[in-house]
Amino acid sequence: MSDSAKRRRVQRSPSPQYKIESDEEYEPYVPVAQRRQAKLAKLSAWGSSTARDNFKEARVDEEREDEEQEEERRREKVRRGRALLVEAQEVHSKKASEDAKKTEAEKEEEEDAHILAAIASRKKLASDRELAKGIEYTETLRTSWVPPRYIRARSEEKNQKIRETHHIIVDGQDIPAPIDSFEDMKIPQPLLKFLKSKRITTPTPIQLQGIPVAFSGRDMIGIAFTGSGKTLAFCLPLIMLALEDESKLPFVRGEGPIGVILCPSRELASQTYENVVQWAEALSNSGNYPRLNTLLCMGGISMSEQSHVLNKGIHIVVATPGRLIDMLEKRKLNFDSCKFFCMDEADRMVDLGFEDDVRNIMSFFKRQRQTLLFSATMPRKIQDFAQQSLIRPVLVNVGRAGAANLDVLQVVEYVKQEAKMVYLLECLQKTAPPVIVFSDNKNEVDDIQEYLLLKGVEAVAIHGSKAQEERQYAIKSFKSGAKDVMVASGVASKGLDFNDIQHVIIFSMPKEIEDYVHQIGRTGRSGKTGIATSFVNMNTPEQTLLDLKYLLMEAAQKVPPFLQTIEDPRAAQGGSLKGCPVCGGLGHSISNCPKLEDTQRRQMASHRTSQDTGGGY
Ligand SMILES: Nc1ncnc2c1ncn2[C@@H]1O[C@H](COP(=O)(O)OP(=O)(O)OP(=O)(O)O)[C@@H](O)[C@H]1O
Repeated sequence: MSDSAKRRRVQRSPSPQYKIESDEEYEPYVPVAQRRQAKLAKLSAWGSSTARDNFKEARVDEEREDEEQEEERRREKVRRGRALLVEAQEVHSKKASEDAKKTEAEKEEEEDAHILAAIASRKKLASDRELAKGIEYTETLRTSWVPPRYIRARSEEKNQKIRETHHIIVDGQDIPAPIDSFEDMKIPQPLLKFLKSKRITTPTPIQLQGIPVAFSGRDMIGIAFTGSGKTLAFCLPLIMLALEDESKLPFVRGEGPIGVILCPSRELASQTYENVVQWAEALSNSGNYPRLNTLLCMGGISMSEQSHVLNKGIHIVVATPGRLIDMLEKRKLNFDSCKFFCMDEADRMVDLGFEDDVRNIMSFFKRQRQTLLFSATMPRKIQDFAQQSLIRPVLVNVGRAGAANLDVLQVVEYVKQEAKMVYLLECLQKTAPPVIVFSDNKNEVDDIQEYLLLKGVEAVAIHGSKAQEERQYAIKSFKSGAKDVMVASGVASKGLDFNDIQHVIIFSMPKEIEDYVHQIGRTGRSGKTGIATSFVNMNTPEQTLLDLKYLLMEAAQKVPPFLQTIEDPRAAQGGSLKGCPVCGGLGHSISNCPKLEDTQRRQMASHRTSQDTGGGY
C-alpha cells in the first residue's frame, strides 16, 4: 500500500484515540447551515480546472489503491488456494494409499454398506400413532400354551441337534424348543385327524420350529423354501388363539377379530382363507370345539356376500391391504381386540409398495400384538428392516433365504425368440398336465394362451389386467383339473398352491431372480418332485443369466455350457461373490441390483407425479 493511500485511510476513519492525541486532526464543529453553504460553493466551483485536477488526482490515487488492494487479495487467494491444494493433495494421497491397501472386496463391501445404510434409513414398520407417541412394547405376548414336560426338560444342545438335522437356522433370545410331532404341539385331535386325511402327518422343518415359536406368543420371521408348509405354520397359531378366546367368552356381533393375515394378492388371500375355514371347520364339526368365523376381506368381493360373517363376531380376517383399510376406515371392522398380525410373502408386501398401507393397518391396533412375517425369499434388507419392528423376534430360517426348492429339477434351455412358441408345444409333452407357463409380459401371456388354444390345448390365462371373475375362473378351472395349462404372469407365482403341478415352464425369464424362485416353486411342493424348464436367449440380460447360473450351482443342478461360459465380472476384479442383500441374487452386488434400480425408478416416478399433481389445497 502506498504512503498516500495509507494516509487517506487514516484520515477517513480515524480512531477516537488518534483524534484526541493529534491537534492537526482536530475538526472543529461546523453548523449545518454553514456546511450546506460550503457544499454549494464546492459544487459551483466544480467547473474550475484546479478543482477538476485535484479530483482527478484523488481518483487516480484511489484507483491505484483499489488495484493494489485487488492485487493483494488475488495474491492471498492464490496463497490460500495453494495451501488448500496441498492439503487436498495430502488427503487424497493419504486416501489413495489407504485405498491401495484395501482389497477390491473390502472396497466393494464399503460401497455396499453405504448403499444399504441409505436404504435402511426408512422408518421402522410401526403405526404412526406408535411412532408419534413413542409407544414401544418390549414384552412378548403372553399365551397359555406350554410344550410337554419332556420337551421343556430337553437340553439346548439336543434342541440344536434337532435343528441341525432339519437344516434350521435360528436367531434370537430364548428360542422355544423345536417339536417334531403335531401331537406334542398339543394340536386338538379333530384337527390332527383332518390333517392326516390330507397326508399331513409330520411337521416340515419350518413347522416344527415355527409353530412352537408362534404358539409361545413370540414375534417371528419365518423363511423357508416354496411349498414347505408355511401356511399351516402361521394359520395354526391364530386358530388356537381364537379358539382359546372364544372358549373363554363367546364373541358377539361387532366383536373381533383376534387376528389378521395379510396377503399381497387376492388369489393368495382366497387360498389362505379356504385353508383357515377348512381347518376351523374340522374343529367345530367335531362338536367339541366352538365355531370360528373367518372373514375374507379383499377387493372384488361384495361385502353383502360376507354379511353372514359380519353379522356375527369375527375371529379371523384374511385380507389384502386395500379392502382391509377401507373397511377399517368405514368402521365396518375394528381392531380393538386384535392381537395377532401376520404378513404372508412379507418381503413382497413391503416391496410392492404396500409399506404405507401396512403402517396404516397397524395404526388400527389398540394394543400390543404378536407379529409374524413369512416368506420364501427374504433378502437381508427386508430382514433388517423387519427385525427393528418386532419385539424380541425369533428368526427361523430353513436353507438360504431365496434359495430354490431342491425338489425342483431345473432345466435351462437356449431357445431363439422366434422359436419359443413352437418349442413350447414340444415342451408341454415332457410331462402330464397340469402345467403352468410363466411370462412377466401380459401381452405375451395372452399371445401364448391364444396360440395354445389354436393348437387345441386347454389353456387358461391369468394376469393383473384381467377382471376378477376371469382370474377366479382361471384358477378354479385349473385347480379342478378342467384345464390342463395355465399361462400366468407373476401374480400367480406368489404363494399359490396348486395340486401336483408336474412342470413349470418359464417362457420369459423374470428380471428379478426372486420371482424365478417363486415361479419354479409352484412345482415340487410338499415333498413331491417337479420339473422347471426355462427358456433363455440373447434377450435375457446377462446379469439375470449370472444370477441363474449361481442358483443352479447352489442347488447342485446341471449348468448348461452357454451359462458356464458367462464370467462373473466381480471375479475378474477380485471382488467378493456374496449375494445381493436387496434381492438375494447371487450373481451381482447391491450396486447393480435390478430390483433396487426398479424401486428407485418407481419412487422417482411417483415423486414426479406427486410434484406434478401436488401443491395447493
Ligand atoms: N407337514 C406337511 N406334510 C405334508 N404336506 C404338507 C405339510 N404341511 C403343508 N403341506 C402341504 O404342502 C403344500 C404347500 O404348503 P404351503 O402352501 O403352505 O407352502 P408355502 O411354504 O407357503 O409355499 P410358498 O412359499 O410357495 O407360498 C400344501 O398343499 C400343504 O397342504
